[in-house]
Amino acid sequence: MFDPAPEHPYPDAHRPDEAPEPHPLLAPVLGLLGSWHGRGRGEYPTLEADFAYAQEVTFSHDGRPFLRYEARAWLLGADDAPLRPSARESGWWRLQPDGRVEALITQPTGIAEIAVGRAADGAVDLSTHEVARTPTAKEVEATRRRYELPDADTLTFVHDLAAVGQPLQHHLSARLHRRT
Ligand code: HEM
Repeated sequence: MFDPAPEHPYPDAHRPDEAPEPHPLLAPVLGLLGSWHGRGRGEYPTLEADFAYAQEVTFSHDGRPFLRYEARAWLLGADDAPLRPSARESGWWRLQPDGRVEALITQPTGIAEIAVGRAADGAVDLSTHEVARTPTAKEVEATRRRYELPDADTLTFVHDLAAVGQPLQHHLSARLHRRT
């Protein structure tokens, strides 16, 4: 009999040694595969104070030459107690020959970013190619992101932002540790 809800036959892999085999174009980003967890700090000149946050980031693939990317953050108060949910985003990082990366990233704040850059030497640099905003979204003009793997179990992240009339400058820095 026809099964109305079959298992998806092509599950995502979260490790390089897990099936399906990674596409060869993923070679420069294999170190990112998996789930990461850690904390960071943020600031912006329009904000009264800087802030502390925690974040989870996951990268996976299905055998094709792109990564699935997902990140969610929450603000931390005194004693690291969770204050409230903060930024979330998800998207696709399309790997091209020579380590070039084209990323599509959307946020529930009404922002859709297309970023381009490259993956090389244990780091990925992405800069805005285009930003699309819903009618009520904040005025985000550009971002610059750097993801770095100082060792196999540590991922650092720096995010610069040009928004609400401010020039491109530091918004976030985080240090994450491998969960899986
Ligand atoms: C870990 C990820 C992030 C965290 C924890 C974070 C946190 C914050 C916080 C706490 C604020 C102050 C307003 C509020 O309390 O909500 C803020 C403002 C803002 N963030 Fe972020 N953010 C993150 C990622 C991003 C990203 C990816 C973008 C854009 C692409 C962005 C753009 C902005 C903008 C435009 C503002 C408003 C500034 C203003 O109106 O003065 N943030 N962020």
